[in-house]
Amino acid sequence: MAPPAVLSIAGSDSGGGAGIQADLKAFAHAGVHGMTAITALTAQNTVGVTGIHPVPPEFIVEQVRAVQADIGVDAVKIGMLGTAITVRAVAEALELVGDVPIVIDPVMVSESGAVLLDDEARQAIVEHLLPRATVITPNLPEARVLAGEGPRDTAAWARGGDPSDDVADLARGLHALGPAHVVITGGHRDELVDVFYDGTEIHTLTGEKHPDGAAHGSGCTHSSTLAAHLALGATPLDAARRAREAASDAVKHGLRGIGAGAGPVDVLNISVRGLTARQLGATDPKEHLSARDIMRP
Ligand SMILES: Nc1ncnc2c1ncn2[C@@H]1O[C@H](COP(=O)(O)OP(=O)(O)O)[C@@H](O)[C@H]1O
Ligand SMILES: Cc1ncc(COP(=O)(O)O)c(N)n1
Repeated sequence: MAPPAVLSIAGSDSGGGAGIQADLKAFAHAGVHGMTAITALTAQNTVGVTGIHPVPPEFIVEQVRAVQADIGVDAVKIGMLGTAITVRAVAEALELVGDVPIVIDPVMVSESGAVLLDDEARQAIVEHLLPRATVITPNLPEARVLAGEGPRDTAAWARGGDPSDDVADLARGLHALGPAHVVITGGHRDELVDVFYDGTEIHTLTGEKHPDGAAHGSGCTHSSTLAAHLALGATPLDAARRAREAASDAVKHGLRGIGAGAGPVDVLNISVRGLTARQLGATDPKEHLSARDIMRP
């Protein structure tokens, strides 16, 4: 039997760490067929974004139409959008896919600090996309911006007091904007806690924090894994648990030797398999599953 087919509507990261490149790896890891409708090309590496080239809106719709017409779409993940024009094109494209789960990761700023969403686009997401979402997956700063609170000094905030009530209130506030479920991811907090809200109950999804891991692409990996598990039939809460586990594991095994900045996550555990190949005595680099010497400090 064919696996479910899941569509990522997101930006391309030329460095291979985040965006659709991370999404396709996460889909493969979860056991679904991944498809893409690219919203923007970014010229990007681990230290920065040097250019953004938006895809014309009608071509975003065209990509969705093509995959829907032949393959069909069992779930959608939405990532980097960039501009309000793109947001409106994506809202139009969603009309084509019918009533399938939609996961929205409201990407705003890259791990390297580049702004990936303008103010008008943020408003358009709230207006056109949040009400249609099955699950939204903002990180904490993104959640604050969507809720209209404005970004805070999250580092200072994380140091002070018990944040859990605060984040739970934030999740309730975002739920009022229309999504069926809210997950506020916890990568930016001292404690690793993703907060899940279904409109009735708050669930805290805890795990071990890997401060020495590599986290470029963690949010993309999380939201794609979540969409994949919804397509596989999991409940939103179970899908959020699986997503947290996969993203955390991908951070833990993140490729710190790739690039000078925040290294890409490794959801496929290429580094571990490369290490195993080395331990088994492979000497020819081509025998390694890792393309680079992953043991490089
Ligand atoms: N250092 C870390 N250790 C373990 N898990 C992490 C770490 N950083 C992020 N995660 C997990 O990765 C997922 C994405 O989180 P986050 O980093 O908040 O998103 P984003 O990449 O959008 O900022 C979440 O499930 C989060 O718990
Ligand atoms: C195309 C694209 N999409 C999303 C992100 C966010 O990912 P991260 O916050 O890990 O840099 C990114 N940097 N680039």
